[in-house]
Amino acid sequence: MTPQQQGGGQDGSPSFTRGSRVSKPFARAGAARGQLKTRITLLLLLAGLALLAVQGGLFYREATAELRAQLNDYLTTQVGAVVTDLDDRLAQRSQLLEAAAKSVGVDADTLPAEAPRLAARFAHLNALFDSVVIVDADGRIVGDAPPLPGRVGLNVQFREYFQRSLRTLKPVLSEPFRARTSGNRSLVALTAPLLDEEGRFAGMLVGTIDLFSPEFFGDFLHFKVGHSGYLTVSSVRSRTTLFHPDASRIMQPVAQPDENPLMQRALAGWQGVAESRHGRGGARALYAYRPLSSANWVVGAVLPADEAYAPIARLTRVLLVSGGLVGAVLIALAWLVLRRLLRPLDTLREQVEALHEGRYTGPLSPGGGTELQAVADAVSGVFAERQAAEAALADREAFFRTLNETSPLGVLVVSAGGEIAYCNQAAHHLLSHDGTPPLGRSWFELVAVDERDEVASMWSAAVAMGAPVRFSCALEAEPAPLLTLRFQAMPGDGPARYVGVLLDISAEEAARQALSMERERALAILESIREAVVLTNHLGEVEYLNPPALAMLDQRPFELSGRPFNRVARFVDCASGHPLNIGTLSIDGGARQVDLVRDDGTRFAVEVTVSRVGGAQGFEDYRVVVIQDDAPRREREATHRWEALHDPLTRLCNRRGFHQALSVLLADEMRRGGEHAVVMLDLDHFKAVNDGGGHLLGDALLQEVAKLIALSLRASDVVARLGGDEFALLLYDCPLAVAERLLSDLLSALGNYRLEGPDGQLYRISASIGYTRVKPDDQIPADPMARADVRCYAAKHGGRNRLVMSGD
Ligand SMILES: Nc1nc2c(ncn2[C@@H]2O[C@H](COP(=O)(O)OP(=O)(O)OP(=O)(O)O)[C@@H](O)[C@H]2O)c(=O)[nH]1
Repeated sequence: MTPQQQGGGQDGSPSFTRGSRVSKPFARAGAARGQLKTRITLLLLLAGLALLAVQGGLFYREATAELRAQLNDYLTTQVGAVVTDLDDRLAQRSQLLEAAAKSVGVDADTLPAEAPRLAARFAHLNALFDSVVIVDADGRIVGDAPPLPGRVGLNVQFREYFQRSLRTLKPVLSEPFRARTSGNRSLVALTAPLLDEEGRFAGMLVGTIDLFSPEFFGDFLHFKVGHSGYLTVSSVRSRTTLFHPDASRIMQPVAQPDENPLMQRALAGWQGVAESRHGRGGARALYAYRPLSSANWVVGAVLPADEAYAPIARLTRVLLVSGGLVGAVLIALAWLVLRRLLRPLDTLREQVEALHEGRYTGPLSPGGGTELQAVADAVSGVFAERQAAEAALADREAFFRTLNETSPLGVLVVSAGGEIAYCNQAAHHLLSHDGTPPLGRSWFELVAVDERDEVASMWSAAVAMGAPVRFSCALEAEPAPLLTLRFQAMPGDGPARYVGVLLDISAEEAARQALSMERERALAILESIREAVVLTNHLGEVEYLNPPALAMLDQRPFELSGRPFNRVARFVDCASGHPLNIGTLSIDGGARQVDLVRDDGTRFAVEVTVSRVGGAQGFEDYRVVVIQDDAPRREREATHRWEALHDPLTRLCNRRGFHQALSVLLADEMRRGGEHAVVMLDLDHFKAVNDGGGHLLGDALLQEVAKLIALSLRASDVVARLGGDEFALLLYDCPLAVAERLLSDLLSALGNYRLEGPDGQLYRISASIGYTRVKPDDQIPADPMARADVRCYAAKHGGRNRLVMSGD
């Protein structure tokens, strides 16, 4: 029953029997799924945090820019209000002082005397000035209101405001100074020049302002910039601090450039709002500076950055806290969602694991959507293919195992060191003849001692090159080697393993040795026979020549190894002279008469017999070429042929030769049209020669007559002795008239001839001759010969020593 048949889980997915042991790949798959969930959760968290960071950053940037713009406006407004207020107060006081100075007519000389009166007149200015003093042209205070003991008589000639006012004859605001007569307070002085009627300097009216009076900087002590900010007023000319919440800095030099670079810029003319750090390592603050138009002062407002950006900091804290809370919620949600989403993966892993362990055979159905089902289908297909491949592999393995174990060939697996790791039954049988199992033994121990070094050397060389190795060797056994084996090995599935094939070649080796001895014997025989014998391989290359062959071919042995036979022995056809090679000489077809042409061009009549040996069962064949001197036989044959057609006494043709020549003529259609003469000649009274001079003399006469006849005719004509003293002549292309003349001459020659006998007697000779022409209807040689013979007979009976021509 498959797991699916056993029932499904609560969610309808198949349930499986969990194995007691989880295989490594599936354990890794489970761990990987956990890692995947963690990674996705972290990824989501990081994405959420990144989103929050980007949004928070953008928000922070916008909020900071907006806040900074508002702070700029705020500080600019604050500083502007203070500057405007100071300008108004100074302008109001300067105008009042100048109006008072112009309201009185003075003279430099009378001013000291009139000063008390004038001071009383200017007492209304004390509402705006701390005090009002009248200074004469020499710089000496000559009157004051309200009166202050010890003030009149003081000389302010060297005060800078006195000098500037004297020089410009215009109202001047002094640099702050501490007035000893006024309790060392910080004062500034406004001057208004007193001019006489002619406009000459007669003195000046000076109103002092207590900088920290409630009407002036005293208000600033309560002036707040934000909650913790403050105002400053500095003098550009003297570069001193006129007002600062820290009283110890009043009337002190302004901050140095490294302490407050913006202050230095403001003293140089810059106005605006900027952020800077207060001194090295100091707190950051926003600074706003603006100069007064009525005095050479700069008003500054300082707002610490902590307070200025406090809303941003609060906002950031809120963002971080809310982001953290959102992130935590997101993580929890992502974890739960992923757990649910990845549950089909768990199901798939469990199903694949069950499939792998054989606990499940059905199709994979993990649920979780079409994509995962597609993966499951693909995995199902792979498993099906794997199972089919495993079944096929098992079949092949069983087949090869059976083949291996039943093979007559020994199969070995040998390590690179020569140790036998495996052997099949055949190899086991071959190698365990001494009773010791071969497995685990060194291959070299089994080799015969005298061959062991050579085998080890070949083995080492082959292993070093990773090349196949093949050798034959005898096995070590007592008392003598039992087997001769051929071992052929190739590198196996790794450099340390060789797969070898072992074959018992003892019988083969014995056969080879027997064959070698047989060959030795055959060579000895070949060396001893008279016929020339050449041995060639299947390619026609010379492998062996016996001494008669070397002599016949005029060759030396060392020149012949591997040379093509057709270059060693050149044969030509006897009649045509066409070259023949060993391929065209019939094999096993009997002897063939050919001519042998040596390198020097000389030709020999030889008889060649070519035989094939070997070639059975796929072995290469050899050819044995036997060459015999054929000259004697061929001479005998020629003699027989000549004797059959010729008369041995006169060496003329005999009757058969003449018949043959005449038959050829009669058969030659071309020549039948010509005029040819056939002559029969019979000596007259030849018997008398024999009888008188003896038979030998008769033979001599016959020979002389043959010569006389041959001399009378053309070489192409045929002269035959038909027998006894009877001759026949065939005169080609010879009309009868010509024949008559020739034969007449012959008769004359015969008549003139004298033959001396042994006893000194001279013998004369004559002949009876009949002749005829070859006629178109002559069929056989006897036809014209009969006609000529009749005429010869007629000549004989006509008185001999004459010619008789056939008229037919
Ligand atoms: N020496 C010699 N004599 C031969 C040979 N053959 C035949 N004779 C002789 O030649 C003679 C031929 O004689 P015949 O046939 O009678 O002719 P003949 O003597 O010439 O007489 P006619 O022809 O009638 O003139 C015979 O005595 C033969 O013995 C031969 O080869 N040698």
